[in-house]
Amino acid sequence: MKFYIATDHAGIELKDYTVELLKEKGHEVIDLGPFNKDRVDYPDYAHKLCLSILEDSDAQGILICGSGIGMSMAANRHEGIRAALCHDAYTATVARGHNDANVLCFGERIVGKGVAESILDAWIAGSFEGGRHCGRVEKIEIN
Ligand SMILES: O=C(CO)[C@H](O)[C@H](O)[C@H](O)COP(=O)(O)O
Repeated sequence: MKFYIATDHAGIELKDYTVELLKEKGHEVIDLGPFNKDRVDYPDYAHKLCLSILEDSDAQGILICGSGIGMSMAANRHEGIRAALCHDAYTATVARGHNDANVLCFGERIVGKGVAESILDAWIAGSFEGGRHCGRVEKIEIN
């Protein structure tokens, strides 16, 4: 799979870990930064990543911040982006299977490396189930 990934200062260690983990698992990863721990504003990176996903719709996005909340709020302002804040493998599985999520959000101050890996594995293994979920996902967009 192809992933774009970005963070703010609060998620940079888990971002760097995630980049290496995904590459080890054979995935393509485009790291949109930041590349040091200077304090930055999460919406700037959320918007940057979402524009990349909307232009490269076969790719998936990963956004990390302290809690994952700010990133998911900012990402979900984009029409066509379905960002899911995930805390475990179950939320990642339903985000993909039921919600056809295209951006995964999680928080470095919430999940450790082991849980992050289980979230990523569930996300990668998951796929949209369609069926009864199709109309619901279409109704998410209000424009
Ligand atoms: O948006 C957030 C909270 O919902 C993110 O977790 C940010 O990373 C967090 O607010 C950053 O906090 P800091 O005290 O400025 O490091």
